[in-house]
Amino acid sequence: MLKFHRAVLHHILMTLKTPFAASSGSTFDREFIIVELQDKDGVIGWGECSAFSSPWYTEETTKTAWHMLEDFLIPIVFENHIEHPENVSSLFRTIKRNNMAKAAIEEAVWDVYAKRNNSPLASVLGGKKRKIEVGAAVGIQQSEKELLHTVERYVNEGYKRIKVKISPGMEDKILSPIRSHFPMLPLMADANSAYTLEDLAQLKKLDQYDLLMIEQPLAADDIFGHAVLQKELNTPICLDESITSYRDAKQAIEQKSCQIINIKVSRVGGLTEAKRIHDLCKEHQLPVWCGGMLDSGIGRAHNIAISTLDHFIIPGDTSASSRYWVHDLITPEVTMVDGCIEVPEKPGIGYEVNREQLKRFTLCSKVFKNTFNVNY
Ligand SMILES: O=C(O)CCC(=O)c1ccccc1C(=O)O
Ligand SMILES: [Mg+2]
Repeated sequence: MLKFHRAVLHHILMTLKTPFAASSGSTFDREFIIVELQDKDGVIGWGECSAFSSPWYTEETTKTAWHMLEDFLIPIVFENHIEHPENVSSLFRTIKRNNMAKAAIEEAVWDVYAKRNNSPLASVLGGKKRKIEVGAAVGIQQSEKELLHTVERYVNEGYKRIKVKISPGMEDKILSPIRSHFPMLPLMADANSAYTLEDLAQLKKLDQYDLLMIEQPLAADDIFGHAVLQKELNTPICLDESITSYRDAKQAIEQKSCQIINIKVSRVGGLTEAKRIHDLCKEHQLPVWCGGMLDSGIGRAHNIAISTLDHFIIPGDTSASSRYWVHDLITPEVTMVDGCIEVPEKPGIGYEVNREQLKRFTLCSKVFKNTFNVNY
């Protein structure tokens, strides 16, 4: 039985090494929330809320997530005795959506649970891999020279596949030089919902680039449109923004809207739902990979843990800490060798949170004490 005495929300601002641009938004100053949760015996778990400063990727923002955590989710976690972290999402049933806020605190519960069992988070989730294969994501660059230089650097560092952001009208400018310089490179493109079915001719032209997949070409709520599009394309469609739950995944599979799913713990509301989607895709032999959210080391640690499940068969976006940050929030930082990240063996997320770094990047934090049942 898990009983929580104290929670702290840390409002963090970290600056990326270089700005990251997608079709619908650009990030340089990365604002997010870290959730610290402490149980009655002093065991501390960590979670990360991936919502951005503005709602360009999903409808959530740092502010909406803070409101959800402070006014709804922390009280629910305090009020209830939690048997197992798998039960947290059902406690949140009365709160609609707000998946990134939910995921942040659910991750922290899983971390506490794993630490109490003296086991790595990967093991308690059922993951067996000792290392995970990873790729790197490249944002929209200022020039062709910068684009090729960036791709080359990641290829030389050993990343197993490269994903590039594309936007309407820029496809050939981005993909053509990469393909001619790296004919054999495992390459994919992410559109972040920038197209509609009216762009069909343009989208069909992407088939020439021999991409592993095209990620989220159409609107997030257009699972039907993706089914129409997939019939027209040879390139497999991978859904990201469209999949916010097990049910979305089931619909997308049944409607043949995609051939691959990008699972993000934050987008689907936590590790439990991520695992359910993984299991469903495994059953349907639909490959999955773990997406990223320009995460700090805490989010990254959760991504590594979930990626150890056996059906994460495509390298994900969980790159090394140094891909994004001069200094990460965790010790040791996440490193990549030969395109792989070793899964930590320590209990819980397997990395220490560096309190000094955390403090350095904290804009403000708020402590919540459990007053629901002070006697336990
Ligand atoms: O490297 C990463 O962390 C992920 C890069 C990425 O593509 C991304 C980053 C921020 C928000 C959404 C996305 C996405 O996968 O669509
Ligand atoms: Mg994406």
